[in-house]
Amino acid sequence: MTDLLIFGRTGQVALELARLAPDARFLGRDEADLANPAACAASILGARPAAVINAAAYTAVDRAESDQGTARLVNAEAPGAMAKACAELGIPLVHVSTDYVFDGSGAAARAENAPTGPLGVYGQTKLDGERLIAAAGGQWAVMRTSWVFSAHGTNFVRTMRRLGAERGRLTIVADQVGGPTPAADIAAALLAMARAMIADPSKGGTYHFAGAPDVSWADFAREIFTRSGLSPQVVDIPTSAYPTPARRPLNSRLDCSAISRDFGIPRPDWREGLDRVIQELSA
Ligand SMILES: NC(=O)C1=CN([C@@H]2O[C@H](COP(=O)(O)OP(=O)(O)OC[C@H]3O[C@@H](n4cnc5c(N)ncnc54)[C@H](OP(=O)(O)O)[C@@H]3O)[C@@H](O)[C@H]2O)C=CC1
Ligand SMILES: Cc1cn([C@H]2C[C@H](O)[C@@H](COP(=O)(O)OP(=O)(O)O[C@H]3O[C@@H](C)C(=O)[C@@H](O)[C@H]3O)O2)c(=O)[nH]c1=O
Ligand SMILES: [Mg+2]
Repeated sequence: MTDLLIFGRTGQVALELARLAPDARFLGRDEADLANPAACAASILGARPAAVINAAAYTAVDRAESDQGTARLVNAEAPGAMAKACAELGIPLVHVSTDYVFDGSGAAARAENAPTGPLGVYGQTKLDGERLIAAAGGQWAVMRTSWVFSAHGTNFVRTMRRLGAERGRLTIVADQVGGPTPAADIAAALLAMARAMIADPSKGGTYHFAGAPDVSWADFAREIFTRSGLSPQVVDIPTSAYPTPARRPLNSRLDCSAISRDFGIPRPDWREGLDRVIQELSA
């Protein structure tokens, strides 16, 4: 899609957006540093695009715990400034958020209006970003997704393929459950949302979008190994046996029916996306 301005160039979702929308204008960190929210707003006002997608974020969940200031600028203040600039131009902003805005209690899939309760700095700053976007008064959509993977960047699939080739035995948390989501499916959904919102200014809001079926990290690892021809032993462990600086939600299940109803975007089967990613990594 031409006339589309996208923040992010090197990330998992940004790279897939570039494949699907090669004519869009992508701003990397060198052109738009999200630690400088005013510069992000100025890029939008200068470019006057038909829509903006923000695919950049501070995604280092554990590092955010000791780097709160930068995480807040990048995940909250910059998206807020983008939303104000988009509101000024009367154009839609499509933004990406996370399952980590929730506290992960219970076992039910959460709808968009379920109470939030982030457990760490990353989730809190992403939630603050959602709130600043909504408060800007323009046309916006926030897609909350989870457990993103692709053939590029830092993600669980690439980490497991590396560790699975190095070690005979891996201990993986089995009490965190969620939907792994291929970055390519996220990119396609974001573009469809942007198009629909340009065509219909009444469209927007918060939407959940995650791969199906829901699975534990341990079972996701098993599936990665089977499909990669690797056979390390995978040992289920509780989260308590895998201490990390940031707490993570146990229940990341997202109810994705609204995006299907309002945008006609179905939940993707992550196993198909996983096969494509493994194929790309093996090529
Ligand atoms: N990864 C995941 O598992 C999940 C991600 N999300 C959300 O999805 C979206 C996309 O994530 P994903 O593609 O995985 O992210 P990645 O971690 O793959 O990439 C992050 C991107 O943000 C850019 N970025 C980080 N800091 C800045 C900065 N200060 N200025 C400019 N650009 C910056 C990075 O650029 P550079 O290469 O220069 O660092 C990179 O392009 C984010 O909003 C994220 O919160 C939601 C759920 C799960
Ligand atoms: C490497 C490894 C991880 N784990 C656990 C830790 C963690 O609970 C889980 C996944 O590890 P990760 O480091 O990929 O997790 P994490 O970076 O927290 O992934 C999150 O990133 C942010 C950006 C999001 O928005 C979330 O949706 C989610 O994808 O696996 C093990 O149990 N054993 C291992 O050997
Ligand atoms: Mg990580």
